[in-house]
Amino acid sequence: MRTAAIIPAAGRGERLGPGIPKALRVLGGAPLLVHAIRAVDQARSVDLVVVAAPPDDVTAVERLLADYEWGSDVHVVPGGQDRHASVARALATLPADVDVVLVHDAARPLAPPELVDAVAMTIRHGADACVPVVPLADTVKVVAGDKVVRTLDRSELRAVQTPQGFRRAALATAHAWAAGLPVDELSVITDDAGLVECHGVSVVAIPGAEEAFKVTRPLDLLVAEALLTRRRAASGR
Ligand SMILES: Nc1ccn([C@@H]2O[C@H](COP(=O)(O)OP(=O)(O)OP(=O)(O)O)[C@@H](O)[C@H]2O)c(=O)n1
Ligand SMILES: C[C@](O)(CO)[C@H](O)COP(=O)(O)O
Repeated sequence: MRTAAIIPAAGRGERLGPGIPKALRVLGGAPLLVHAIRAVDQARSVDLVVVAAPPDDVTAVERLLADYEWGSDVHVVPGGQDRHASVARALATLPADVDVVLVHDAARPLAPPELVDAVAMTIRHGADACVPVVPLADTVKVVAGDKVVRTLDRSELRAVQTPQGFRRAALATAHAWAAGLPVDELSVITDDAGLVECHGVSVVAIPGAEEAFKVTRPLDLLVAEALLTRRRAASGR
């Protein structure tokens, strides 16, 4: 079995604030994208990486990535209008012998390679889809305007991270279906596992990792800097 990792990296990062695309924002001397590729490249299970870059920055990203040494082949393709379109474009370029596909946000730079391998192994052992999950720290309520409608049972809820893993056929079928959905229906499905769930595919949840959090807002970048500094000090690099 060959495993490919798709890195959707074509978002603007509106919630992080104005500036260059989020995947190119620097964390500890290297762009978020480079950290995210390292996470999958250092995993034993990954053979090939495909990055969906902002369409205007494909050549710049190719040049940037050429400055680093990678254990796997790393290719860059132009991303799409939304995350699903970016993943679909990368998926369409995978060689025929790839049968396991991981999708990992460029916005999750500190995901441990061990987590990447755990997701990949779950698929290799027979699951059609797998997501890493972590418990919620906050109470979650349904709110309409300024009114609380109800409080959800937190014990049943989990926050879902990436990498998410899939048998290639399951992911490809779900993306082909998604390409025909109206934008408003598609926009409420916010991850790849959500797409395959709509197709009745069973998704296995495995324990996630706190360091795999998503850099979304400015505070997340500060937390990521602190974690990276601690990680480097611990490894003596
Ligand atoms: N058209 C898009 C939009 C998002 N992404 C990627 O999907 C991942 C998760 O998305 P998110 O964290 O929401 O990134 P942005 O869409 O860039 O953030 P924002 O919603 O704040 O603009 C990111 O790695 C992002 O680059 C993508 O590849 N193509
Ligand atoms: C895929 C994801 O990271 C899983 O938690 C998340 O759904 C991405 O959401 P975003 O709004 O595109 O950041």
